[in-house]
Amino acid sequence: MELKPNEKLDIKNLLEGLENYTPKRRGWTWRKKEENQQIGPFTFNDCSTPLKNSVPLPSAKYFNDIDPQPASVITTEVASGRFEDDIRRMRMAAWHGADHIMVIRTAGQSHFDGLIEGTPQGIGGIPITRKQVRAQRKALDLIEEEVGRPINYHSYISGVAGPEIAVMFAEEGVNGAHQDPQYNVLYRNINMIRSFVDAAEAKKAMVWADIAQIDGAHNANATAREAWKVMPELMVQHALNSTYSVKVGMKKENICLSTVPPTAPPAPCMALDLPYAVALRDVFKEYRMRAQMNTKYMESSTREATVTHVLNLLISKLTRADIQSTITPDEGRNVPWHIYNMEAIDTAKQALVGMDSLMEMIQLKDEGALRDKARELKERAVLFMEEVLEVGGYFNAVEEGFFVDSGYYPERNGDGIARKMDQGIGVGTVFERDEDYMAPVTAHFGYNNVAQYDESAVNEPAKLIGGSTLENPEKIIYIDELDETDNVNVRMEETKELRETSLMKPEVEWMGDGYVMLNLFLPASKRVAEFAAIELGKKMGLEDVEVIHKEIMHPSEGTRIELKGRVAFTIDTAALVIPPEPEVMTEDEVRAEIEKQPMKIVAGTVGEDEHSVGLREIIDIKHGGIEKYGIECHYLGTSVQLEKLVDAAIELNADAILASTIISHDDIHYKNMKKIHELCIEKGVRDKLMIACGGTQVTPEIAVQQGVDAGFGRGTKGIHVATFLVKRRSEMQNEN
Ligand SMILES: Cc1ncc(COP(=O)(O)O)c(/C=N\CC[C@H](N)C(=O)O)c1O
Repeated sequence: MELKPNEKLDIKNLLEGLENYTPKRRGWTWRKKEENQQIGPFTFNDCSTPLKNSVPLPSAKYFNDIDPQPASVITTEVASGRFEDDIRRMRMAAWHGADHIMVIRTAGQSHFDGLIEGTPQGIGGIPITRKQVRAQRKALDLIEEEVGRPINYHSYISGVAGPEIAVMFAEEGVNGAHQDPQYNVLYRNINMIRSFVDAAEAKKAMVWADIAQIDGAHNANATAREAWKVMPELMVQHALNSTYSVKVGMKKENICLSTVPPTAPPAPCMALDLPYAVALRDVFKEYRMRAQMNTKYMESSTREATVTHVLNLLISKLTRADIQSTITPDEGRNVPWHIYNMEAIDTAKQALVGMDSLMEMIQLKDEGALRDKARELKERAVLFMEEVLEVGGYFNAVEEGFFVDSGYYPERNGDGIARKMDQGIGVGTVFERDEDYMAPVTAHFGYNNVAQYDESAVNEPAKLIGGSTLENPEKIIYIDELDETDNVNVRMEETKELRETSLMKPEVEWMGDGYVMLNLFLPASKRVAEFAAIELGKKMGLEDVEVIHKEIMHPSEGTRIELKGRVAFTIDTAALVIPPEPEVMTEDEVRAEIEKQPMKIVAGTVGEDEHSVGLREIIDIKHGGIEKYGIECHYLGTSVQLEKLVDAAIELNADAILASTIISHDDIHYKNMKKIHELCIEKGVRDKLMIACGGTQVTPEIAVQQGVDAGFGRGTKGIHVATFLVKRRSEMQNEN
């Protein structure tokens, strides 16, 4: 199966033969940074290899549609609960520049004490299953071919089933995983001894599969009442998991510290977060940094979240981010939607390429407030670690509630998360291995008396059984489905008509969910606006109408509302009347027509409008304008009065009038078009003159309703206008 950009990914086909799927590769892939890369008209110093297929930023069209790729790996989390629908979002994400797809479940792996099989959706999502991993990794194999860059697939190793999940991930070629025993202990109340013993086992499997690890320190940010107060503790948490991982045998370049700028405006976030970012990178020079955008101080304003995220990206740029994990700006309002995963990825790409070469021009001061603050944070962290040792080590410190205390260490408020060594899920389930303990398995941590059976197998215990599932994937017991009602086949059947016919519904996260979003302003107070908006949605025929964002413009003058609601109907795309894309002639064809029959036009930026750039680009030879085809152009400049433009066309016996207007207040651009059309009629020349009008706010269909012959909007180039002029002229000649 090979993906074609103009064809949807065939999920049904993808699900065929999963029982025989084996991963193409194992291990994590970093981007390749290319110094001095010439991309379009520019040189980039901090970018990586461009993609084969991608969706560039909207403004790329001003720069030959370039789509430079930052050097950091860019992450997006995709886990709506329906993995089959998520595969489409993963493909969109890859085109927008994500090469790290994190599948965080909405239910929480840590609550399950074993592996789940099949493809249940569960209530509120379900932990990852082997079949889902295979389907999504198989899809990503195709998607990475399509975009031309390896994609890392990632999920979480947590809960009492951690080691089993790690082995399954190793078997299935998962490329990255969160693994941090402190997460189990602090946030899932899993017994600390069990958590750390399991973590050694899980990390051993990760080492075998070269899986990159992300730790869980960010959770303290998100959990602490005042996130900036836990900065000293975060360094301690990073140190504990990183050192433990190294001792299990994990290489430091696979150990990614999960670091989140702890604050957000209106706090002075750069003053608080930048010293922390510097301190962390000073202490953990040999490790990787996985920078994640702030998720704690996110409200329902996607704009606000985006600005905070750009400030986070500035910190990544000023310090270091090997992985830049994006957080969708709608996380403050709902489970992420397709469009917001793309927004988050684009925000990271846009900010990072926009800041290319920044550090060639500026540097962080090596004395003063930044360094003093960074040093203070390091000192506090060292003191914290020393006290942990004083009380007898990590387990005792957890018992005493050292962690996630809201005090700024060494201050303590006594509200930390305390756990007891002899309590928690899985307590009492760790046993010392007997003298003759032996397990014939690969990547198994700790005591394993293989020698009692075969000295030569000590470093490969599985040799005793002819290899384990890690060496022999055919030994894996693949289970397709266990639940005959909750599985992907049932779901695909339910949405069959939307997948296999020309019927279509809007969606935000799942095929056929029917949701649309409205963005509106109501001249009323917040409370009145909220209820008025719901009424408005209902009158528009929306179902399950809900206000998802409200923002005061003024306490009484008005409120901004964002609304979501469902449409119950489908659109039949086969029944749509879609006018054909206007065809574009080749440059030679246009040039030949003009040579055969010369053409003269007058042009002007009309009314009170001074914006000349657009029209100049349509005309001037150096921008690929119509002059290059031999068309004689008389440009009258800006703020040209309409009558003057028409009179000039008459005096010069021109073939066409080109008028441009950027300003669209009160629809002045369309009013100008109508006026030009009427003036030509009044002066008796309408049937001799072609009228083409353009501007960034012009919708061609609306322009033509004003009486002119053609309208040109955003993205128009000279060849489009030249094609129109040549074709329209020959039509007019045939009409006369
Ligand atoms: C160390 C660790 N283990 C497991 C899980 C997943 O938690 P359950 O197994 O309970 O679902 C998490 C969760 N947070 C990561 C999401 C964040 N947006 C991130 O990108 O880091 C975690 O941090």
